[in-house]
Amino acid sequence: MQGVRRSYGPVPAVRDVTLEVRAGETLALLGPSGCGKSTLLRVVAGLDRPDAGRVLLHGQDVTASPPEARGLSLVFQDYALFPHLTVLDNVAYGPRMRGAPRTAARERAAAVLDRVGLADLAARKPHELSGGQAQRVALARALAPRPALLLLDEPLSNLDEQLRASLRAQLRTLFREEGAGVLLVTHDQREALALADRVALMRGGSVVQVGSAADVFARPSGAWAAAFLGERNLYPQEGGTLLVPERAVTLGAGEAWPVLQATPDAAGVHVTLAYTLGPLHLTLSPREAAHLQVTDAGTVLQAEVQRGACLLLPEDRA
Ligand SMILES: Nc1ncnc2c1ncn2[C@@H]1O[C@H](COP(=O)(O)OP(=O)(O)OP(=O)(O)O)[C@@H](O)[C@H]1O
Repeated sequence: MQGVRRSYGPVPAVRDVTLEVRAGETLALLGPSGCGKSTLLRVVAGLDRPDAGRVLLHGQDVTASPPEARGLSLVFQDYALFPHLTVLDNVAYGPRMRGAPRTAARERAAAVLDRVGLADLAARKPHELSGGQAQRVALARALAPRPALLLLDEPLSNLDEQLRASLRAQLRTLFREEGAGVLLVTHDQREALALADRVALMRGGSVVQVGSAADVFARPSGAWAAAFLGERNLYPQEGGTLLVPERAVTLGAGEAWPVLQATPDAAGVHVTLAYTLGPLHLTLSPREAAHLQVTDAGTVLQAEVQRGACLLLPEDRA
């Protein structure tokens, strides 16, 4: 994508975005609702024309090409499968359309179904599948024609949390092994972190930060990015906003801070400490929760913030 712009009437949905998906990598477009992720995906797919800028595939300008001429596969939230075709024929459809003989198309379909763990269900019809199985069939169908690029728009959003978690793990391996370049749209930070090699963080139609998933999460470019990525310990200071990531906090050392609130859940215990800078939020594993001390004055937690592991970020949330 080079300098891509797209407005709907007076609303700029995408402003001057330049991004590259490298061969074999998964790039996540991550951002809040309405930031332009889907619009950008539609422009890459050829379902929408940019007002300015170009889309290049393997270096070739495809900005004016129709979707079917681009050699891409798309999976949307409502991954409509063909209801009258079996799972195998759904997946064989793409290779057939690209001119593969029936037997070769079916062989390829069977191989991809095997990869997503659904070899046993090849003869079923879509209405005989669970949501998670149907989603995997949709992914298999998208991968079967060996697309130059796979475009995914919130592909796991219709699934429950447990299924999402198990599919995320499988997909990363699948994309690796198939060697497909993937452009993934999501507003879910965990999805981006779990699936993507690189993340492009979008805000108001622009890319505000792009980098390896680990880097973007470890070093957000500003207070807005940090807050969007789920950081809660942000304190206004002179010259910017101080981010205290949880990994900067050592338990069982330093002062004992009063615990203002403690809420247990499946992940452990969420506590809020009355820290000098302001409320400090931490999630303690069951083992870490052993550091909580009940005293006459109430519950306290000994914790020390390593200043070197904190970041002073530009305050750009206004
Ligand atoms: N067909 C359209 N007509 C008018 N405005 C549109 C159209 N499609 C999108 N928009 C606007 O463009 C902006 C970007 O929308 P887009 O769907 O790309 O965002 P998104 O980041 O994908 O959001 P979500 O996560 O909610 O799907 C929004 O302000 C949206 O209201």
